[in-house]
Amino acid sequence: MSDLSEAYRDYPVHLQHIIPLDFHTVDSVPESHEWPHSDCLKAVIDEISIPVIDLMDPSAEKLVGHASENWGIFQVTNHGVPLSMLMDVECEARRLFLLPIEEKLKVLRSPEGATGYGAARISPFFSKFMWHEGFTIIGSSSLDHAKELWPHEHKRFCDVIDEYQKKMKELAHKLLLLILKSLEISEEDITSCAASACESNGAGALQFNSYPCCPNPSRAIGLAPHTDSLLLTILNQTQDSSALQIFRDGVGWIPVDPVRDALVVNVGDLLHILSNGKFPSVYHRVIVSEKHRISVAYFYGPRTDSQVAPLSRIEVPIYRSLSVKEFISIKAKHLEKALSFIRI
Ligand SMILES: O=C(O)CCC(=O)C(=O)O
Ligand SMILES: [Fe+2]
Repeated sequence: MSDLSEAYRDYPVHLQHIIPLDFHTVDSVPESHEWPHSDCLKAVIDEISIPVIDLMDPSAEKLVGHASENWGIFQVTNHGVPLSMLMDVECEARRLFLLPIEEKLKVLRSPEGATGYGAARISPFFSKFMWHEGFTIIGSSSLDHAKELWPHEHKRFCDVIDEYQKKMKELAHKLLLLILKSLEISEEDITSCAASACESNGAGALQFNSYPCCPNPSRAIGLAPHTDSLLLTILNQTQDSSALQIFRDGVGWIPVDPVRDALVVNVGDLLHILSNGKFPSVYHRVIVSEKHRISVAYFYGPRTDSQVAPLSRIEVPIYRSLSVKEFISIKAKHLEKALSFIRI
Protein backbone atom coordinates (compact mmCIF):
# COMPACT_ATOMS: atom_id res chain seq x y z
CA MET A 1 0.00 0.00 0.00
CA SER A 2 1.21 3.47 -0.81
CA ASP A 3 2.17 5.82 1.97
CA LEU A 4 -0.49 8.43 1.31
CA SER A 5 -3.29 5.84 1.27
CA GLU A 6 -2.05 4.65 4.64
CA ALA A 7 -2.09 8.19 6.03
CA TYR A 8 -5.74 8.64 5.01
CA ARG A 9 -6.89 5.21 6.22
CA ASP A 10 -7.48 6.36 9.81
CA TYR A 11 -9.88 9.10 8.68
CA PRO A 12 -12.85 7.41 7.00
CA VAL A 13 -15.18 9.63 4.98
CA HIS A 14 -18.92 8.88 5.07
CA LEU A 15 -20.28 7.46 1.77
CA GLN A 16 -22.71 10.37 1.55
CA HIS A 17 -19.62 12.57 1.13
CA ILE A 18 -18.02 10.31 -1.46
CA ILE A 19 -20.74 9.54 -4.01
CA PRO A 20 -21.10 12.45 -6.45
CA LEU A 21 -24.45 13.50 -7.88
CA ASP A 22 -25.37 12.02 -11.29
CA PHE A 23 -24.89 15.42 -12.93
CA HIS A 24 -26.30 14.29 -16.30
CA THR A 25 -29.75 13.80 -14.82
CA VAL A 26 -30.31 17.25 -13.31
CA ASP A 27 -31.57 20.32 -15.12
CA SER A 28 -31.36 22.72 -12.17
CA VAL A 29 -29.09 23.05 -9.15
CA PRO A 30 -30.63 21.01 -6.30
CA GLU A 31 -30.78 22.60 -2.84
CA SER A 32 -28.09 20.19 -1.65
CA HIS A 33 -25.67 21.88 -4.10
CA GLU A 34 -26.89 25.44 -3.76
CA TRP A 35 -24.28 27.59 -2.02
CA PRO A 36 -25.38 30.61 -0.02
CA HIS A 37 -23.75 33.86 -1.17
CA SER A 38 -22.39 32.27 -4.31
CA ASP A 39 -23.08 35.56 -6.12
CA CYS A 40 -19.75 36.67 -4.59
CA LEU A 41 -18.08 34.22 -6.97
CA LYS A 42 -18.23 36.90 -9.63
CA ALA A 43 -16.56 39.55 -7.50
CA VAL A 44 -13.10 38.92 -8.84
CA ILE A 45 -10.38 41.34 -9.74
CA ASP A 46 -9.46 40.99 -13.39
CA GLU A 47 -6.66 43.54 -13.71
CA ILE A 48 -4.00 41.66 -11.77
CA SER A 49 -2.52 38.43 -13.06
CA ILE A 50 -0.23 35.92 -11.46
CA PRO A 51 3.35 35.61 -12.77
CA VAL A 52 4.10 33.54 -15.88
CA ILE A 53 7.70 32.26 -15.89
CA ASP A 54 9.63 30.84 -18.83
CA LEU A 55 11.75 28.06 -17.30
CA MET A 56 14.39 28.57 -20.02
CA ASP A 57 14.85 32.17 -18.90
CA PRO A 58 18.34 32.58 -17.35
CA SER A 59 16.73 34.35 -14.38
CA ALA A 60 14.13 31.60 -13.85
CA GLU A 61 15.54 30.74 -10.41
CA LYS A 62 15.14 34.29 -9.17
CA LEU A 63 11.68 34.65 -10.71
CA VAL A 64 10.44 31.36 -9.25
CA GLY A 65 11.74 32.33 -5.79
CA HIS A 66 10.13 35.74 -6.02
CA ALA A 67 6.77 34.35 -7.21
CA SER A 68 6.75 31.66 -4.50
CA GLU A 69 7.29 34.29 -1.85
CA ASN A 70 4.94 36.96 -3.18
CA TRP A 71 2.18 34.83 -4.64
CA GLY A 72 2.55 31.18 -3.64
CA ILE A 73 1.47 30.47 -7.22
CA PHE A 74 2.78 31.02 -10.75
CA GLN A 75 2.53 29.54 -14.23
CA VAL A 76 5.43 27.98 -16.11
CA THR A 77 6.12 27.73 -19.82
CA ASN A 78 8.97 25.81 -21.50
CA HIS A 79 8.52 23.25 -18.74
CA GLY A 80 9.61 20.27 -20.84
CA VAL A 81 6.28 18.40 -20.74
CA PRO A 82 5.26 17.75 -24.35
CA LEU A 83 1.93 19.21 -25.38
CA SER A 84 0.90 15.77 -26.67
CA MET A 85 1.30 14.39 -23.14
CA LEU A 86 -0.87 17.16 -21.66
CA MET A 87 -3.51 16.43 -24.27
CA ASP A 88 -3.33 12.65 -23.81
CA VAL A 89 -3.90 12.88 -20.06
CA GLU A 90 -6.81 15.26 -20.58
CA CYS A 91 -8.30 12.87 -23.12
CA GLU A 92 -8.06 9.92 -20.69
CA ALA A 93 -9.61 11.99 -17.88
CA ARG A 94 -12.44 12.99 -20.19
CA ARG A 95 -12.95 9.36 -21.29
CA LEU A 96 -13.29 8.36 -17.64
CA PHE A 97 -15.71 11.10 -16.59
CA LEU A 98 -17.90 10.59 -19.67
CA LEU A 99 -18.69 7.03 -18.57
CA PRO A 100 -22.20 6.49 -17.17
CA ILE A 101 -22.40 6.88 -13.39
CA GLU A 102 -22.98 3.10 -12.90
CA GLU A 103 -19.58 2.47 -14.49
CA LYS A 104 -17.80 5.13 -12.46
CA LEU A 105 -19.33 3.77 -9.25
CA LYS A 106 -17.50 0.49 -9.91
CA VAL A 107 -14.31 2.30 -8.94
CA LEU A 108 -15.78 4.39 -6.11
CA ARG A 109 -13.27 5.39 -3.44
CA SER A 110 -13.85 3.37 -0.29
CA PRO A 111 -14.57 5.26 2.98
CA GLU A 112 -11.05 4.48 4.26
CA GLY A 113 -9.44 4.70 0.84
CA ALA A 114 -7.57 7.41 -1.00
CA THR A 115 -7.85 6.31 -4.63
CA GLY A 116 -10.67 5.98 -7.13
CA TYR A 117 -13.76 7.92 -8.14
CA GLY A 118 -15.59 10.24 -5.74
CA ALA A 119 -16.35 13.67 -4.38
CA ALA A 120 -13.58 16.00 -3.16
CA ARG A 121 -11.91 14.95 0.10
CA ILE A 122 -12.77 18.31 1.65
CA SER A 123 -16.54 17.71 1.19
CA PRO A 124 -17.34 16.74 4.83
CA PHE A 125 -16.22 20.19 6.00
CA PHE A 126 -19.03 21.95 4.14
CA SER A 127 -22.80 21.81 4.56
CA LYS A 128 -23.39 21.95 0.78
CA PHE A 129 -22.01 19.67 -1.92
CA MET A 130 -19.71 20.80 -4.71
CA TRP A 131 -20.33 20.71 -8.46
CA HIS A 132 -17.45 18.31 -8.88
CA GLU A 133 -16.42 14.71 -9.33
CA GLY A 134 -12.85 13.47 -8.99
CA PHE A 135 -10.65 10.46 -9.60
CA THR A 136 -7.49 9.98 -7.53
CA ILE A 137 -4.49 7.89 -8.55
CA ILE A 138 -1.61 6.99 -6.25
CA GLY A 139 1.35 5.10 -7.72
CA SER A 140 0.02 2.23 -9.80
CA SER A 141 -3.49 2.25 -8.29
CA SER A 142 -4.94 3.13 -11.69
CA LEU A 143 -4.22 -0.37 -13.03
CA ASP A 144 -6.93 -2.19 -11.05
CA HIS A 145 -9.40 0.63 -11.58
CA ALA A 146 -8.77 0.81 -15.32
CA LYS A 147 -9.20 -2.98 -15.64
CA GLU A 148 -12.55 -2.63 -13.92
CA LEU A 149 -13.66 0.20 -16.23
CA TRP A 150 -12.26 -1.09 -19.52
CA PRO A 151 -11.58 -4.84 -19.14
CA HIS A 152 -10.21 -5.13 -22.69
CA GLU A 153 -8.60 -1.77 -23.25
CA HIS A 154 -7.09 -0.51 -20.03
CA LYS A 155 -3.52 -0.42 -21.31
CA ARG A 156 -3.78 2.95 -23.01
CA PHE A 157 -5.12 4.58 -19.84
CA CYS A 158 -2.38 3.06 -17.67
CA ASP A 159 0.42 3.92 -20.10
CA VAL A 160 -0.66 7.54 -20.32
CA ILE A 161 -0.94 7.82 -16.52
CA ASP A 162 2.45 6.20 -15.88
CA GLU A 163 4.23 8.45 -18.35
CA TYR A 164 2.46 11.54 -17.03
CA GLN A 165 3.27 10.74 -13.39
CA LYS A 166 6.93 10.20 -14.26
CA LYS A 167 7.14 13.48 -16.10
CA MET A 168 5.31 15.38 -13.34
CA LYS A 169 7.63 13.98 -10.71
CA GLU A 170 10.66 15.05 -12.72
CA LEU A 171 9.29 18.57 -13.19
CA ALA A 172 8.20 18.86 -9.55
CA HIS A 173 11.70 17.89 -8.42
CA LYS A 174 13.25 20.51 -10.67
CA LEU A 175 10.81 23.18 -9.45
CA LEU A 176 11.36 22.26 -5.81
CA LEU A 177 15.13 22.70 -6.24
CA LEU A 178 14.60 26.12 -7.84
CA ILE A 179 12.23 27.19 -5.07
CA LEU A 180 14.46 25.95 -2.25
CA LYS A 181 17.49 27.73 -3.71
CA SER A 182 15.78 31.02 -3.01
CA LEU A 183 15.69 30.25 0.73
CA GLU A 184 18.79 31.10 2.71
CA ILE A 185 19.71 27.51 3.49
CA SER A 186 22.73 25.33 2.79
CA GLU A 187 23.21 23.30 -0.40
CA GLU A 188 23.25 20.25 1.85
CA ASP A 189 19.79 21.02 3.28
CA ILE A 190 18.44 21.68 -0.21
CA THR A 191 19.76 18.39 -1.52
CA SER A 192 18.56 16.30 1.39
CA CYS A 193 15.11 17.92 1.40
CA ALA A 194 14.65 17.50 -2.34
CA ALA A 195 15.99 13.93 -2.19
CA SER A 196 13.39 12.93 0.38
CA ALA A 197 10.61 14.25 -1.87
CA CYS A 198 11.82 12.35 -4.89
CA GLU A 199 12.12 8.91 -3.30
CA SER A 200 10.13 6.27 -5.12
CA ASN A 201 7.51 6.06 -2.40
CA GLY A 202 7.08 9.77 -1.89
CA ALA A 203 3.56 11.01 -1.16
CA GLY A 204 2.69 12.01 -4.73
CA ALA A 205 -0.83 11.68 -6.15
CA LEU A 206 -2.55 12.46 -9.41
CA GLN A 207 -6.01 14.00 -9.22
CA PHE A 208 -8.43 14.22 -12.14
CA ASN A 209 -11.10 16.87 -11.55
CA SER A 210 -14.34 17.19 -13.51
CA TYR A 211 -16.72 20.13 -13.19
CA PRO A 212 -19.83 19.14 -15.16
CA CYS A 213 -21.89 21.67 -17.14
CA CYS A 214 -23.90 23.58 -14.58
CA PRO A 215 -27.45 24.81 -15.31
CA ASN A 216 -27.03 27.74 -12.91
CA PRO A 217 -23.33 28.48 -12.33
CA SER A 218 -23.93 31.41 -10.01
CA ARG A 219 -25.60 29.09 -7.46
CA ALA A 220 -22.94 26.36 -7.30
CA ILE A 221 -19.25 26.01 -6.58
CA GLY A 222 -16.76 23.62 -8.23
CA LEU A 223 -14.26 23.33 -5.40
CA ALA A 224 -14.67 25.23 -2.15
CA PRO A 225 -11.74 27.38 -0.94
CA HIS A 226 -8.83 25.29 0.31
CA THR A 227 -5.06 25.01 0.38
CA ASP A 228 -3.23 21.95 -0.98
CA SER A 229 -1.55 19.84 1.69
CA LEU A 230 1.73 18.61 0.20
CA LEU A 231 4.84 20.48 -1.01
CA LEU A 232 3.68 21.72 -4.37
CA THR A 233 0.96 21.13 -6.94
CA ILE A 234 1.36 21.16 -10.72
CA LEU A 235 -1.96 21.81 -12.40
CA ASN A 236 -2.86 21.19 -16.02
CA GLN A 237 -5.91 23.44 -16.50
CA THR A 238 -6.59 21.87 -19.95
CA GLN A 239 -9.16 24.46 -21.12
CA ASP A 240 -9.04 28.07 -22.00
CA SER A 241 -11.80 29.14 -19.62
CA SER A 242 -10.98 30.88 -16.34
CA ALA A 243 -12.32 28.87 -13.44
CA LEU A 244 -9.54 28.66 -10.87
CA GLN A 245 -9.24 31.64 -8.52
CA ILE A 246 -6.80 32.50 -5.75
CA PHE A 247 -7.38 34.68 -2.73
CA ARG A 248 -4.96 37.57 -2.29
CA ASP A 249 -4.95 39.42 1.02
CA GLY A 250 -6.20 42.95 0.67
CA VAL A 251 -7.32 42.35 -2.92
CA GLY A 252 -9.83 39.50 -3.05
CA TRP A 253 -10.34 36.65 -5.50
CA ILE A 254 -8.18 36.74 -8.63
CA PRO A 255 -8.66 34.43 -11.63
CA VAL A 256 -5.79 32.23 -12.79
CA ASP A 257 -6.31 32.80 -16.50
CA PRO A 258 -5.08 29.85 -18.53
CA VAL A 259 -1.98 30.57 -20.63
CA ARG A 260 -1.50 28.36 -23.69
CA ASP A 261 0.68 25.30 -22.96
CA ALA A 262 1.53 26.60 -19.47
CA LEU A 263 1.24 24.65 -16.21
CA VAL A 264 0.14 26.22 -12.93
CA VAL A 265 2.41 25.62 -9.93
CA ASN A 266 1.27 26.34 -6.40
CA VAL A 267 2.84 26.12 -2.97
CA GLY A 268 1.24 23.63 -0.58
CA ASP A 269 1.15 23.53 3.23
CA LEU A 270 4.32 21.45 3.64
CA LEU A 271 6.41 23.89 1.61
CA HIS A 272 4.92 26.73 3.63
CA ILE A 273 6.16 24.95 6.78
CA LEU A 274 9.64 24.23 5.30
CA SER A 275 9.98 27.89 4.34
CA ASN A 276 9.07 28.95 7.90
CA GLY A 277 6.03 30.76 6.55
CA LYS A 278 7.91 32.66 3.84
CA PHE A 279 6.02 31.01 0.97
CA PRO A 280 2.23 31.29 1.32
CA SER A 281 0.26 28.11 0.80
CA VAL A 282 -2.20 29.67 -1.60
CA TYR A 283 -5.92 29.63 -0.79
CA HIS A 284 -7.85 28.77 -3.97
CA ARG A 285 -11.29 27.76 -5.26
CA VAL A 286 -12.92 26.75 -8.54
CA ILE A 287 -16.06 28.20 -10.08
CA VAL A 288 -18.28 26.42 -12.60
CA SER A 289 -19.91 27.37 -15.88
CA GLU A 290 -22.26 26.01 -18.54
CA LYS A 291 -19.26 24.20 -20.04
CA HIS A 292 -17.78 20.94 -18.74
CA ARG A 293 -14.25 21.55 -17.42
CA ILE A 294 -11.54 19.00 -16.69
CA SER A 295 -8.31 19.64 -14.80
CA VAL A 296 -5.43 17.36 -13.81
CA ALA A 297 -3.51 18.12 -10.63
CA TYR A 298 -0.29 16.44 -9.52
CA PHE A 299 0.42 16.72 -5.79
CA TYR A 300 4.08 16.30 -4.88
CA GLY A 301 5.33 15.45 -1.42
CA PRO A 302 7.93 13.56 0.59
CA ARG A 303 7.42 10.12 2.16
CA THR A 304 4.73 10.23 4.80
CA ASP A 305 7.13 8.96 7.49
CA SER A 306 9.59 11.80 6.89
CA GLN A 307 9.85 14.79 9.23
CA VAL A 308 9.02 18.31 8.08
CA ALA A 309 10.28 21.41 9.89
CA PRO A 310 11.33 24.96 8.97
CA LEU A 311 14.69 24.72 7.17
CA SER A 312 16.18 28.06 8.12
CA ARG A 313 18.95 27.88 10.70
CA ILE A 314 19.00 31.60 11.30
CA GLU A 315 15.35 32.41 11.85
CA VAL A 316 13.32 31.38 14.89
CA PRO A 317 11.03 28.56 13.68
CA ILE A 318 7.33 29.42 13.72
CA TYR A 319 6.20 25.81 13.19
CA ARG A 320 7.14 22.71 15.15
CA SER A 321 8.63 19.67 13.48
CA LEU A 322 6.20 16.86 12.62
CA SER A 323 5.89 13.89 10.28
CA VAL A 324 4.01 14.24 7.00
CA LYS A 325 1.60 11.59 8.27
CA GLU A 326 0.86 13.63 11.38
CA PHE A 327 0.26 16.74 9.32
CA ILE A 328 -2.16 14.85 7.05
CA SER A 329 -4.05 13.64 10.10
CA ILE A 330 -4.32 17.18 11.53
CA LYS A 331 -5.51 18.47 8.15
CA ALA A 332 -8.05 15.64 7.87
CA LYS A 333 -9.54 16.82 11.18
CA HIS A 334 -9.18 20.59 10.96
CA LEU A 335 -8.77 21.51 7.27
CA GLU A 336 -7.47 25.06 6.89
CA LYS A 337 -6.99 25.52 10.61
CA ALA A 338 -4.34 22.77 10.49
CA LEU A 339 -1.38 25.15 10.33
CA SER A 340 -2.51 27.05 13.42
CA PHE A 341 -2.33 23.78 15.40
CA ILE A 342 1.38 23.38 14.74
CA ARG A 343 2.42 27.00 15.25
CA ILE A 344 4.92 27.46 18.03
O1 LIG B 1 -9.39 22.45 -11.07
C1 LIG B 1 -8.63 23.33 -10.69
O2 LIG B 1 -8.36 24.32 -11.38
C2 LIG B 1 -7.99 23.25 -9.32
C3 LIG B 1 -8.02 21.89 -8.68
C4 LIG B 1 -7.56 21.90 -7.27
O3 LIG B 1 -7.48 22.90 -6.61
C5 LIG B 1 -7.20 20.62 -6.61
O4 LIG B 1 -7.34 19.55 -7.23
O5 LIG B 1 -6.76 20.67 -5.44
FE1 LIG C 1 -6.30 22.57 -4.82
